[in-house]
Amino acid sequence: MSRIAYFGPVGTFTEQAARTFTTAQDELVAADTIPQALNAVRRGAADAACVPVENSVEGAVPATLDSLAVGEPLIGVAEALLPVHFSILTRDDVTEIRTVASHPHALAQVQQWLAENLPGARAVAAGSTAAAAVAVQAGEFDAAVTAPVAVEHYPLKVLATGVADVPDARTRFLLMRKPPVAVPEPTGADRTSLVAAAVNRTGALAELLTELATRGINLTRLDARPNKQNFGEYRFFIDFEGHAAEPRIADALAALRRRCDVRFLGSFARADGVPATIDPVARNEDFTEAAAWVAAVQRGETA
Ligand SMILES: O=C(O)C(=O)C[C@]1(C(=O)O)C=C[C@@H](O)C=C1
Repeated sequence: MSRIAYFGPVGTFTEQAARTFTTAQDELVAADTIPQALNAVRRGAADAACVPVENSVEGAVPATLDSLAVGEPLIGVAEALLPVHFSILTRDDVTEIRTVASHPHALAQVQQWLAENLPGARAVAAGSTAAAAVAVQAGEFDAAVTAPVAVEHYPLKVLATGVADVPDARTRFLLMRKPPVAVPEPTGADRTSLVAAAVNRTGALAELLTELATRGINLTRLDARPNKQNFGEYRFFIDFEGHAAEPRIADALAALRRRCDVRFLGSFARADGVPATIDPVARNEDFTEAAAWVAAVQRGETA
């Protein structure tokens, strides 16, 4: 049995994502914030944490990036991808909706719908979509923008369902564990994630990206977050196709590591199953053959 911490309370999208990683024996533990879910793993109160990392409309989830970049390192071992459309929940006694609460990422994904359907309502940030439902129940706000599942947990009235400015929106979630972890086996459709603290000088980011480009490695995400110490200095969150167990990816990781501080955030199967793009001149067998040739040269066996 494992204890899986998740960004809660019960009824968030993250809880739905966490369920995709668990079996009936596992225990799900709600945390109020993303750092709290990750810290539960760091201090050994949970075996893993499920957190949102990236939304197809609003981009990266800053709290997740910032909490993974510092503190005791955690490694991603699995990802989940959920379709995101919302329900609008209210109380029976509410006659006029003046305030609508939700997680900022959720509010950003329904701003057009709110402007058209509840033009008089003020949007208010809440800790999460389910925390907004709790606050509506407590009488703090008139309505909440929630995951469809929230109505099963909170005794609220459904005002609207299927709310989404962008149909087909999706959020990606990670399951993070504390090292040492069993790195999942490569599948051919994997993603590797890391944080690079590029040094502050001309061309430093371009050099990091060139290390990936020359090995034919396709990026899937690039985000910058301030390092919070020196104004203007950033950490780069880089996701790319491939797995650390592959020679071409291992070679790229070593090259990045030579250039700056790198924190590995995991190699795991992509939830969408999209196979990695392979450059015809940078296949794994090309790296293996080249390394074998260098070894033979070093032994004086070949020229
Ligand atoms: O508040 C929730 O329900 C969450 O799981 C967080 C979160 C996010 O951080 O993006 C997850 C999915 C949706 O995009 C909206 C909110």
